[in-house]
Amino acid sequence: MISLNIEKTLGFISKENVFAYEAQVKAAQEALENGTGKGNDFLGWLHLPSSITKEHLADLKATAQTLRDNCEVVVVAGIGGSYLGARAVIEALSNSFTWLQDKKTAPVILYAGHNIGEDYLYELTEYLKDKKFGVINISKSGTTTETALAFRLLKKQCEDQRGKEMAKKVIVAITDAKKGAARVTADNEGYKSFIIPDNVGGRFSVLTPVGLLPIAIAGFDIEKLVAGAVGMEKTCGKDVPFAENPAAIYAATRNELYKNGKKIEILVNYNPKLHYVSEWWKQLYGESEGKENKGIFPAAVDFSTDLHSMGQWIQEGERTIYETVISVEKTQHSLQVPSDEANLDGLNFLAGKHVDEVNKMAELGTQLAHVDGGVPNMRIVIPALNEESIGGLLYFFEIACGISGYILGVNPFNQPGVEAYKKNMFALLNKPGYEEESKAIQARL
Ligand SMILES: O=P(O)(O)OC[C@H]1O[C@](O)(CO)[C@@H](O)[C@@H]1O
Repeated sequence: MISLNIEKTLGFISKENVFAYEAQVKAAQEALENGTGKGNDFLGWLHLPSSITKEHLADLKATAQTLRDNCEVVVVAGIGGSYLGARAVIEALSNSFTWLQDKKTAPVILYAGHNIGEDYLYELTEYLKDKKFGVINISKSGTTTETALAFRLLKKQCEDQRGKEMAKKVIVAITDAKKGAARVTADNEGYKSFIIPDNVGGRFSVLTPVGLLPIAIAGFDIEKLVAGAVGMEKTCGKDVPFAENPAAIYAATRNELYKNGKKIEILVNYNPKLHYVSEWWKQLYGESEGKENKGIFPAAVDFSTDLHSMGQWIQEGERTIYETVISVEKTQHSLQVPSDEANLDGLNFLAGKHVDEVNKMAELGTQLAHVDGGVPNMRIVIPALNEESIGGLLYFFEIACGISGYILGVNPFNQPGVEAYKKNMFALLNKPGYEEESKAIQARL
């Protein structure tokens, strides 16, 4: 269960005005349920958690086991929604130093295909030279340049190092059922493959094999993750009254803040393991709402780290921001501050306290300071960093995003703006079929 508290936004906007969104939220929920809104061919995520079968999870777990048995390292090749969900969950649940531990209980998960860094790819392929590695090639379209380029390198290296037969066993494709180069390659090579449903967009795909397979390979319980999302599907259901539905309140509050000049939402965490949850959230809200010259700009910070960099701006910069804090109620481990006889650092007043007590006071103190500085604050509390909480949190953000996008009046399920850079890049690289664009772009240089 998660809880949402908007009390600390109420000096800036009124509860009355937030609750005035009730009818718009209802209309958005109905449009989602009945498939009558914009982008209605991409609503497969809406009841995805409750439609996942035991057989599907068993199939995923069996494939995960094959890779766990045969690989020291698994490279997840994907970009945007085709890698951020898996990375968000894996990093939230993993030991922070797992790759440095000698005794590993699961393959190390590495990522590629999310940049075009020559040095990154060189260093990755160098590292993999003496490793038994596998690859998950994830691309809904099956044609994304970043991913295809990385996969071309990794496929060759895997076959060269491990032989064609073993490569076939440890390369998995997650892509469209019929279209795209990733599908053709998987079928031709005989790779195990999973389908990304047509009606689930990349940024909403974490609970499809896109997220579930890498998460299972990393050793986490995908049944519990899905159960957490199923719970949230109920908590945020269309028939839950507005005042009790956290997704409805979150969507309404952020739209009201936006209307009042708060153009930037900063997602805040106090746990470095949540960094990639924020990255996933940024894509979810950025691609969904940033269009038609409108939309809240989704930003993120990791506190208290970034209090020592961005903290100044947040406290005293332009007052166009609000914060949404993700607070984790309970830590997984316990560590107390030791007492020190000399007390040269003056920290004996903390002796015996848990580190998290200090963190929680940093959180509370920051919230009060930022509210005093003119920054409205929302607070989302999750019980712990475990599969159930994270599964619930991800679904909460998805459903709230669908509602929020409809309130804003945009199609939250397309991303036409992403094509502009691709067109120019292809023209500059003289991709066949782009002759006219190549000529036109060269004339501009
Ligand atoms: O899974 P694909 O088709 O490779 O796309 C990856 C990402 O690229 C985008 O399509 C943007 O180009 C995102 O929406 C998506 O998550």
